[in-house]
Amino acid sequence: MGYQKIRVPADGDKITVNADLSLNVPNHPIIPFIEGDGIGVDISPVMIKVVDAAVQKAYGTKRAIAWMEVYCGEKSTKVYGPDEWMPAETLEALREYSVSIKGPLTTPVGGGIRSLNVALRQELDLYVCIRPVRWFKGVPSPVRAPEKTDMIIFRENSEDIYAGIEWKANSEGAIKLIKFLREEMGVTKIRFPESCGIGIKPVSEEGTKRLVRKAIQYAIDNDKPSVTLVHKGNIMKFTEGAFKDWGYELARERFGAELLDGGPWMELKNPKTGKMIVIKDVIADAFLQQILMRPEDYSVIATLNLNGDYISDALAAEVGGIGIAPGANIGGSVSIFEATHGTAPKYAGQDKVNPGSLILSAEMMLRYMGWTEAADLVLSGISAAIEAKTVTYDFERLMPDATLMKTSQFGDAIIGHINRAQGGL
Ligand SMILES: NC(=O)C1=CN([C@@H]2O[C@H](COP(=O)(O)OP(=O)(O)OC[C@H]3O[C@@H](n4cnc5c(N)ncnc54)[C@H](OP(=O)(O)O)[C@@H]3O)[C@@H](O)[C@H]2O)C=CC1
Ligand SMILES: O=C(O)CCC(=O)C(=O)O
Ligand SMILES: [Mg+2]
Repeated sequence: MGYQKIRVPADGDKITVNADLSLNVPNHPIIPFIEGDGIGVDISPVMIKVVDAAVQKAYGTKRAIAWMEVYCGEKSTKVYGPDEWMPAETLEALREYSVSIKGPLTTPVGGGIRSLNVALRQELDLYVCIRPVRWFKGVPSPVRAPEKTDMIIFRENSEDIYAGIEWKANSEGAIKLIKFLREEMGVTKIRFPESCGIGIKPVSEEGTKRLVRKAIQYAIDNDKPSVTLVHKGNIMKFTEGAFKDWGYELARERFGAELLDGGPWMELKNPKTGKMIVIKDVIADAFLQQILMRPEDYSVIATLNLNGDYISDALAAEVGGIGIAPGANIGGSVSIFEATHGTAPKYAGQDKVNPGSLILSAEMMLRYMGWTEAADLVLSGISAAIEAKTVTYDFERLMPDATLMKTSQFGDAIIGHINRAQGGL
């Protein structure tokens, strides 16, 4: 289709998606990117430069990404007009080109627009948020043995209190809903009904099962020992508790899991390796202390949207912080890769922050596209830059004898290691 503001690169082709959701990736795929608000301006260009260098090193002139800027957030309001935060053609392009990457987008607290990040996930039904958490050698960490943390979070991305269904205190909607709850549903537990904002927490069987299925399949494909369902089901029985029950049910129905020692934990035989995979659950508050005390007990994590948000930042801190925490939002045929962190506004435009999270999100994207050689180069390049102690402020302030790098210098250091790597064409 013809776009109003988006310039489609003439030298690129579209990634297409087969019925089984596998990708056909041309040698010059068009990849849409959203620069992002705040530090987006610092990290997105560096990410692109590093990815281009890795692709060039891996494949010479045979392959290259044709980057296509699409707009969302503050930049969109400059390009399209004051109220255009998420233009229809941006959504259309993200759908049409299937695989994309984005910088962070600002969400004001309290009032103002609702989260564009959440809206993108909901509009495109990107129902799994995958956030791997592992330690890179040399990264400073607040825990004694950061190498023991090796988890991958599967966060439900479309439901929960995070769907943003809520009414402000004293609004017509809040008054009406509270009246309905008290008078027609017999609710007596709203402590201050006259001054109460109110939110709704939808959690469904379908939403839970499609998420848990992805988590268990990941454990099978990647030879992982366990999948843990993290919930607060003792308190929120029909939402978080149901998430746990539906998770176990899915494990039994879809993967043939059986009760372990009488349950509730289950186990299933990995059809690819013959090893047993334990399906277990833990209550969210206990989980947050156990990831500090016994991180080695956990591998694949399947959890609800809000828990997943908290757990992502907490786990990222254990391995060095959200400067190095990548992620992917995946749905049926559309995926958007993005960092775990936000726009860090106090650092915007200073060429200061760590671009590692977005670069590692791009590494996940390259792997998802089947460009494993380029992905491996990104990974080895960033590892080598960290091991050489050439790092941005967030690591430098915790690492003795490190050399402080700007965002762009850190990117160039990674590229230097990529270019010096063995292999490629
Ligand atoms: N997916 C998305 O687009 C997300 C968007 N947001 C949005 O971002 C905005 C700001 O949110 P906020 O709560 O401040 O969280 P942020 O993640 O933006 O920043 C919090 C702190 O994390 C550290 N940090 C973040 N990014 C980096 C980086 N690349 N390198 C090094 N350190 C980093 C900084 O720590 P220090 O101060 O110690 O240096 C920073 O002050 C909000 O509008 C929020 O809604 C938030 C999360 C995700
Ligand atoms: O959308 C936002 O502004 C915050 C989202 C967030 O924190 C996350 O997805 O981890
Ligand atoms: Mg978050």
